[in-house]
Amino acid sequence: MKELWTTMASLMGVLAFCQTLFHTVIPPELRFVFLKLFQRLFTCFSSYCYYEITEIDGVNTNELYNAVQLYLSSSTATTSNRLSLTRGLNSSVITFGLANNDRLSDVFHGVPVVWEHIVTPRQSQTFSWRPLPEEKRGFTLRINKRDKPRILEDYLDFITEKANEIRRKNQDRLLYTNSRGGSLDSRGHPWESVPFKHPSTFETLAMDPEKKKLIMSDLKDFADGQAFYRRTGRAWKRGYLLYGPPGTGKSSMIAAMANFLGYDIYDLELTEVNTNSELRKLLMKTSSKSIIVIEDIDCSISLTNRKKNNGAGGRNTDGVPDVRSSPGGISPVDLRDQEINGSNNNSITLSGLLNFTDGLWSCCGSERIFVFTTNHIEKLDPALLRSGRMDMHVFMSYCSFPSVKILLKNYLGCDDGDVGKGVLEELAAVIDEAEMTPADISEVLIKNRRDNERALRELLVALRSRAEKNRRRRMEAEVEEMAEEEEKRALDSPMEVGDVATGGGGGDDVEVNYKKGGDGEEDNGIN
Ligand SMILES: Nc1ncnc2c1ncn2[C@@H]1O[C@H](COP(=O)(O)OP(=O)(O)OP(=O)(O)O)[C@@H](O)[C@H]1O
Ligand SMILES: [Mg+2]
Repeated sequence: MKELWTTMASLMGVLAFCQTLFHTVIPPELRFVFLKLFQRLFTCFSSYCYYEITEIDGVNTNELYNAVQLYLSSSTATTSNRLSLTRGLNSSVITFGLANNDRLSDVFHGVPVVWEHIVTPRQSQTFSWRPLPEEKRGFTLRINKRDKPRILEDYLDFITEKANEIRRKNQDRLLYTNSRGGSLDSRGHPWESVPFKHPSTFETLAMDPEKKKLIMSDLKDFADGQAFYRRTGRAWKRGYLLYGPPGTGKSSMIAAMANFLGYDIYDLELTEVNTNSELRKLLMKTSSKSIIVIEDIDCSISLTNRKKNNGAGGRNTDGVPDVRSSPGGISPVDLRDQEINGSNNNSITLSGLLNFTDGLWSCCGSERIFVFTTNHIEKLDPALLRSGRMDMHVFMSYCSFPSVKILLKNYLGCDDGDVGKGVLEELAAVIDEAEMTPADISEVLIKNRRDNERALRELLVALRSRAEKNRRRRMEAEVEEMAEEEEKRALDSPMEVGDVATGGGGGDDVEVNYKKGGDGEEDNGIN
């Protein structure tokens, strides 16, 4: 053993001597040539290929270096014992990276590769317009020569894509608005943005679990569907129409969608947009992987169908002259605008909007979701509702029993087992009839969130009283309906007319009603 140590020590001594000799006796130029030669020989006989990805390529930053760094920080790759930690600007997430001069192995399509992060001090710089970092950093990728043609390109594409995904996830999501009207900022951008930090998720969203699952898988399929959309020749976009009473969670659903997919939100305020071309410019400046939202589409603007406009001479469905009707229509304002500007693109129209959701312009930018919300689906133009226009119509309903359980969990931290069986049964019995929105129920629960028992008691009281009110209202409506029916029957039956006519004052009523029916059939619906 002792001999072995002595041999090793003398071997090290020889090596150290050779190294000193190499550095002192041989001039640097010759040393460089020797090293290059040695490297050539080594690569000739080695069964591996080596690729260097340096941080700075000439004077430019090498994007691939950043991508590799991010990729290696992903959880699948962080198996190394030594890692560096970083947090980027505008990011609340800490990422792991390969420490200096450390190695890491990865497998792609069953092929093992090795990454090495090499950091060496940079030689002192002469004058440079752009000072370089003091250290020279780079990754070296080692792949077996026989695997290189099979995976290299795909592997690098994969890394770039993965890095973009990580970058997006790490960065704060943004909420854009066009509230400034058509004016541009200093960079010529029509959108203003703020960090988007809405906490709503599909987990906290109170709605039927089956419906929720369906929406989530639809969104997932959409986000993973690049190949599908390319294969089928469809623009990579999807439209959702969320409708239902106020406070049922339409806006919360949009936030949950954005958080689920990691997309930015563009909140398009249509009342701030004056013309179709302005709308086009705004939509062209949206990025991919985003949700474009138009809230309360029924009241944000008077959008009418092209055909109706053409036929009605610039009048909307109510027959009122439409200030912002289609160029096809001939409203006075349109005509004046056309005269002044010599163009027929001076108003925002339904067709202008639809051109972006499913017309030629829909393919400008990809991976985008359009979401329209409304409280009154019956007020929407049929053109917006026809099949294929909005891919999914989602009805956001009053709180159901499964939904109320989600709210109990959100606000009181109660699972099924924490609430008495009797209370649950009472909730189930009264919830549908009460027709309370998740917003109403949330309010009751928030108010009493310090005392679960009281919160449940108050909730039951509120639900019962609402159910009772609705029951009474329904009965009154039924009685009213029956009275109307009776009246109608009396008007329709000649026998009864005769009877009433001979009976005095009632005959006048009938006559008047008949007259009414004849004169204004469309008005009162009696015929
Ligand atoms: N389905 C839901 N799940 C969880 N919370 C909800 C739900 N619906 C409403 N809420 C609560 O009520 C508040 C208002 O809901 P939200 O703004 O999403 O309703 P909305 O349907 O968009 O209403 P509006 O039609 O008036 O715009 C939310 O902040 C949230 O706390
Ligand atoms: Mg809303």
